[in-house]
Amino acid sequence: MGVVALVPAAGRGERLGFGMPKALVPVDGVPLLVRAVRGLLASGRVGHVVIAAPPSDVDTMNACTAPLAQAGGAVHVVAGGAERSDSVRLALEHALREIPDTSIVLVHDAARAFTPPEVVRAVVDAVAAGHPAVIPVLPVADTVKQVDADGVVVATPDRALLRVVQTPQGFDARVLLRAHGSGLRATDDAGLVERLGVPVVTVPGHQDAMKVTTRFDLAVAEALLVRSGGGAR
Ligand SMILES: Nc1ccn([C@@H]2O[C@H](COP(=O)(O)OP(=O)(O)OP(=O)(O)O)[C@@H](O)[C@H]2O)c(=O)n1
Ligand SMILES: C[C@](O)(CO)[C@H](O)COP(=O)(O)O
Repeated sequence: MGVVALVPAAGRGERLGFGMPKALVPVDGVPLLVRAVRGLLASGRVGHVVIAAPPSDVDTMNACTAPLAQAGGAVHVVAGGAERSDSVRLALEHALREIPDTSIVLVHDAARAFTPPEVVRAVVDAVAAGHPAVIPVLPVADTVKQVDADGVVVATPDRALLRVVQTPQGFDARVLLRAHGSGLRATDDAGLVERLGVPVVTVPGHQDAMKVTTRFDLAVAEALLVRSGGGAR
């Protein structure tokens, strides 16, 4: 089965605030994007990777990820779009046009650079087993409140039924194409698939698959590296 990973990396990294795309921010000298792609390839399940880069950084992202290509696979870089979902759609269109036999598609944030390969494998294997949409999740540790527009609490959802959602999210390629053709908006790809009425199943995520969004997250990422003795991707 042809497994292609799409890596949206076209964000500006405003909340990190280094004045450069977050995907190019180094942790111990290695850009987040390179670490994310290494993790995908280390799973042994991913043949091709399609990166959506900021249009002005296509060449830079190509240069730093091309050496990661391995026998039988390749790393492609395309220009991303204004929103994450635009970047995913553009990468998906490239994959379906240029990579023969694309049947399973993963969507994985460049910002989740320390995702363990076993999470990637669990997602791919669940899609290969016949689930059209699969997401890695974690339980919610805090009590969560729903508030109204004024910040007044309106509900306390049962946290046993809530999950925090990570990437890679895995899909039957035809389902993801249909979801992105719907013209709807969502903060993750599964959110689009849900609205087609397609069941989305969950597999266990991992704390190391955290999204680097803020300086605090970057400090956590650095600590993960120290903990692994530099062994983490
Ligand atoms: N137009 C966009 C916006 C985001 N992303 C990617 O989607 C992932 C998740 O987005 P986020 O963490 O919000 O990244 P940024 O948009 O860079 O962050 P910020 O909102 O702080 O600018 C990141 O890998 C980011 O590069 C993308 O490919 N295209
Ligand atoms: C896809 C995602 O990482 C799942 O948690 C998240 O929804 C991305 O959100 P962002 O606002 O683009 O960072």
